Amino acid sequence: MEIRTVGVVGAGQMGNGIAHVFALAGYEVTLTDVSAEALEKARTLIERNLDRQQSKGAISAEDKEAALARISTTETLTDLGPCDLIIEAATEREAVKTAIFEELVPHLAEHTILTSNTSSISITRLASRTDRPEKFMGFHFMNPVPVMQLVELIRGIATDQPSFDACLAVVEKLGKTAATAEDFPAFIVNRILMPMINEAIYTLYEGVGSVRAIDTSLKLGANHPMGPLELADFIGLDTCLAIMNVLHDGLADTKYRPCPLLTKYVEAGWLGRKTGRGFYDYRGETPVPTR
Ligand SMILES: CC(=O)CC(=O)SCCNC(=O)CCNC(=O)[C@H](O)C(C)(C)COP(=O)(O)OP(=O)(O)OC[C@H]1O[C@@H](n2cnc3c(N)ncnc32)[C@H](O)[C@@H]1OP(=O)(O)O
Ligand SMILES: NC(=O)C1=CN([C@@H]2O[C@H](COP(=O)(O)OP(=O)(O)OC[C@H]3O[C@@H](n4cnc5c(N)ncnc54)[C@H](OP(=O)(O)O)[C@@H]3O)[C@@H](O)[C@H]2O)C=CC1
Repeated sequence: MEIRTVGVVGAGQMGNGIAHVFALAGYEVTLTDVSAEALEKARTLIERNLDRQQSKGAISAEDKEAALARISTTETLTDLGPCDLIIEAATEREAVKTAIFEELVPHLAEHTILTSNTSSISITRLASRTDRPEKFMGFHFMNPVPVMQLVELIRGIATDQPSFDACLAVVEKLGKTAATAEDFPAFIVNRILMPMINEAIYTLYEGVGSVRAIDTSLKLGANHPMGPLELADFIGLDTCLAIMNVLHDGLADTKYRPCPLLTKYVEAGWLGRKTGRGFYDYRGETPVPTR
């Protein structure tokens, strides 16, 4: 089945990037969020990121206008029902995601493939809360979506081959590369990346190095484009903590214990770039380390 219309749930940093790349690839996109403000902010960000691509010569002015015209927004989740493909990209909390699926299910077209951009949560368990576990899978983009080449595709225990093949064809049409992961906590990328970030936070917590020293070490000593603390702020510390908790609970190994300092930052509401403060303070001209 060819996918033409795509619904995106959640207009945060991932949702806006997902809407952006689908619209640029020619899909009709409907973006939804619980807040009208988030939808407005997403549209502004998409326009700014398209401008950035246009100024670099990666796309033309017509491409940009056509992409923007393909994106519609709605605060009514059930408007997404008839879409060929739905990608849920709301907050990394299982209860939030299952509530979305339970509200959506009675309104879905029979052929709709339902997917989640979750970073870590069991696809099989999310699928079991819908009427279509065979047409449900993980469709995991990386941040920033317009820049990162990879999409992880995750089959739940019941996902059928036609749904998987349809999603794989979509990844190819987006010009991205798929990696297939089995449905275990945090899949491939975050199984490896997030313990490294958590270890960087332990390194800070134990006083081995400052924020600046840790990030400089990995940038200049291991050629990472961002230091691990800068990257944690970029991803969102709430999302990092949620992923560590899924690894810790799902694999029952103390090596995945979230660093207490990560928990403290999240408790303070210092979630990184999106709230203006995390391991760096972003409220001034340039980011300032907080430790
Ligand atoms: C948590 C999960 O579940 C999974 C994850 O996503 S884990 C996170 C994965 N992501 C990463 O690891 C990102 C690591 N960081 C990087 O790769 C880089 O720092 C970065 C690409 C984000 C920025 O790169 P940079 O060189 O510092 O900045 P900048 O020069 O502004 O951007 C690089 C390019 O990306 C483009 N770009 C950056 N953000 C963009 C956006 N949101 N939209 C469109 N284009 C964008 C820039 O225009 C620029 O394009 P050119 O190469 O054509 O010049
Ligand atoms: N950040 C990252 O680097 C990556 C994140 N992901 C995954 O993508 C998903 C989204 O993450 P991210 O974009 O960073 O998170 P954000 O916090 O930036 O955005 C989440 C958005 O979802 C909205 N939302 C919450 N509940 C609902 C609901 N019931 N219906 C519709 N929208 C809702 C939030 O609104 P409000 O703010 O009002 O609550 C917010 O606008 C998560 O599953 C995350 O794990 C995947 C890859 C990378």
